[in-house]
Amino acid sequence: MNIIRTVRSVAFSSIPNRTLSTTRSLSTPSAQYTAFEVNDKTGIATLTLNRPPVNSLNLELLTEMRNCLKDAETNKCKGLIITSSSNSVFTAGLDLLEMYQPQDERVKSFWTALQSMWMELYGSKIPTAAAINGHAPAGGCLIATACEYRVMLPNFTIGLNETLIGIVAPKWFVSAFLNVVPRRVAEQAITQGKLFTTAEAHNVGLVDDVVNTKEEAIAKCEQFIGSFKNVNPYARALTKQQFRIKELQELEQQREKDLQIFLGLIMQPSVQKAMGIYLEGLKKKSKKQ
Ligand SMILES: CC/C=C\C/C=C\C/C=C\C=C\CC(=O)SCCNC(=O)CCNC(=O)[C@H](O)C(C)(C)COP(=O)(O)OP(=O)(O)OC[C@H]1O[C@@H](n2cnc3c(N)ncnc32)[C@H](O)[C@@H]1OP(=O)(O)O
Repeated sequence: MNIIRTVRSVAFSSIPNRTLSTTRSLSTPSAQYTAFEVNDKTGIATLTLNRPPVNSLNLELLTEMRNCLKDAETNKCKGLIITSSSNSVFTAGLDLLEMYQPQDERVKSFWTALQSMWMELYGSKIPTAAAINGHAPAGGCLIATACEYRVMLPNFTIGLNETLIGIVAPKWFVSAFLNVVPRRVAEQAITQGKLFTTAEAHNVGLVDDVVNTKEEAIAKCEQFIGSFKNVNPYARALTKQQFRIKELQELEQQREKDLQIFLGLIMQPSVQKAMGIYLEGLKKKSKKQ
């Protein structure tokens, strides 16, 4: 891949207890919806989702996320932090426009890219952390739970709300959720399509910490990644794999079937109708604001 390396100085003087550092921006020429930077001092990469207004995950954004993750691993970064450029939305989840009245080839590529992105993030060799600085419904929650650590800002929401849109959260969405939330809580929440407030999410273990600012969230993620500094990275990666291999193998072996189930479900007229009504509701709400 053709990676452009630029060196960009970032003054951290406004952040207490932090020495001046630099970040390298590694970005592919086509990067449109993401910013990817590596802190030269810590070796930690930050992937910032930047697809206004709500970072909904379309094919291009998913592809860029995969490229960033690959860059972080190839460059032997100490870890990866995922966050958002928005002040109110981490990501609104999958771009509903990719699934509403979709084109055949595009929707297949879209779902296949989502499967790949999830497997690469969930199975990543390097430590991963989510600085959730906004709402994280559905696919947003999927990204957060694929990471090893989550910190969230107050008064936002997170969860798997698919049933409220008339769709079903696939098994692999649920499996990562089950890593952090007790089974009974998960079953009730996901069948109800419940979105947890930050405080509720913290209470059930869906997020590990709550802080007030994005800077504090990034610092917490850095702290988590830094906690592995005395751990052999190879031993760490293999140990992580032991915890995650089952879900990864399950999806890898069922990829085509999972795609066909997805297509079968979203192409049902009743599902298309429900999605259309949901989208209309979002648009009406957005116009009122
Ligand atoms: C056995 C099973 C096997 C297989 C499974 C089969 C199928 C599974 C299929 C799919 C799984 C999907 C998972 C998903 O991720 S679906 C997406 C779910 N996301 C949501 O429900 C979130 C919807 N959005 C919101 O609630 C809000 O936008 C918000 C809280 C995130 C932010 O609120 P704001 O007030 O800041 O912003 P808005 O005014 O609401 O929105 C601005 C703008 O953006 C549009 N928009 C919002 N979300 C989406 C989205 N997810 N996709 C596309 N577009 C979105 C919204 O309509 C507004 O547009 P306009 O400016 O009016 O044009």
